[in-house]
Amino acid sequence: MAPTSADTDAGSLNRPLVLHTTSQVHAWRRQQTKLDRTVGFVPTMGALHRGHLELVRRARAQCDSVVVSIFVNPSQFAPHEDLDQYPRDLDTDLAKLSAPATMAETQTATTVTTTAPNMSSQARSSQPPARPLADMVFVPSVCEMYPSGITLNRAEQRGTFVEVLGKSHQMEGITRPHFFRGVATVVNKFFNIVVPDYAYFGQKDAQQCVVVKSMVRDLCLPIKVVVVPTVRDHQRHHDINDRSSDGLALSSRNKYLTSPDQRRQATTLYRALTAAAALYRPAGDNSHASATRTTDRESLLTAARKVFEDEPSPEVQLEYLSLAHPDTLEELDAVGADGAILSGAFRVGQTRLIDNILLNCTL
Ligand SMILES: Nc1ncnc2c1ncn2[C@@H]1O[C@H](COP(=O)(O)OP(=O)(O)OP(=O)(O)O)[C@@H](O)[C@H]1O
Ligand SMILES: CC(C)(CO)[C@@H](O)C(=O)[O-]
Ligand code: BAL
Repeated sequence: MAPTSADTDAGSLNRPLVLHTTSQVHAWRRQQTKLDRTVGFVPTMGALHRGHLELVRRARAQCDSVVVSIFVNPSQFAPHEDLDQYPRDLDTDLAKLSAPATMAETQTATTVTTTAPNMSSQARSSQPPARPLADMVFVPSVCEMYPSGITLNRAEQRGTFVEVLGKSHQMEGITRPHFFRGVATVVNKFFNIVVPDYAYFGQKDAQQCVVVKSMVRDLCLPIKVVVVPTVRDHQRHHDINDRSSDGLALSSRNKYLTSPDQRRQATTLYRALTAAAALYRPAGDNSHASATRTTDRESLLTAARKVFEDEPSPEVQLEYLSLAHPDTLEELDAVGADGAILSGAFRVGQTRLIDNILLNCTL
């Protein structure tokens, strides 16, 4: 569907509309329904990086209208965690979301792409300007999202919360027992406010994807959850032309890494997971069921742990390694027919980072 005057009424063609209240978003959403537009939604906590933008691009390519939320959600932080320090930079985030979507990213521009090379300059100048990556950015206040108020002390919390039992207590839930209740609650609120057709989440937060998918199924929400592969950082070394990746998953918390040493140590978990995954997927072996494949938990996790043991540093602390079923999240003795999530968390100095590799499964 080509952009219409309704877009211009709502804001500007090359800048996203920024809304702050639930009632504004509901009104915007009614307009999308009238225009028969599909809505794609990307929830974020801001400090946007290429990982976030990849989710937005996927939404742009798949949906008529794209919404991004920017909200640092208090209820997913414990009192001792980094809510106050969490990076916040709304102006830069809005600039990134104002970047023009390429033709390929704008599903509505397919016909323009195919005819563009032969167009006269007059015809080209009459083309509508490129649309921004996001059409609407929702930036609510804490009061808007938590009308009953919110304190980080769980015993004192009041109001309505959503819990996905059975999938929130293991893996990340061991260190962050409050976390998935906060995530499920705020994501459910966002789903009620934005009413998206599609919602986009990053594989980096694998357990979060499983929890959100379970919530959508259990609460009968008519939303398709799309999981986007993890985007990794470019290698940091002397050749600035080398854009290859050293594996570090992009994460807003990478901003906390304070020295080149810490940045290098931050790749340890990915290298550990890769070492284990290499035993499961022997090099050059493309067969589905390989006799040389290592599937047992002990061997896989020992290989991963060895990478940490070979590079001891007081700065680096492994928190956990997990080999879990991709749906139940139960710890596995071996990778079975359903595959597994191989994941972990560790600290580099004060910075806590997570990562995962999927073994023969999708989320
Ligand atoms: N490297 C990445 N690749 C793909 N998706 C990502 C990546 N990093 C984050 N996301 C996804 O972006 C969405 C918003 O995440 P969030 O705003 O918490 O960013 P983050 O970088 O994960 O931050 P944090 O450092 O707090 O974990 C989530 O669905 C998350 O999984
Ligand atoms: C999904 C989310 C935006 C909820 O606050 C957050 O957990 C995140 O950014 O991954
Ligand atoms: N991406 C997950 C958000 C958090 O750790 O709080």
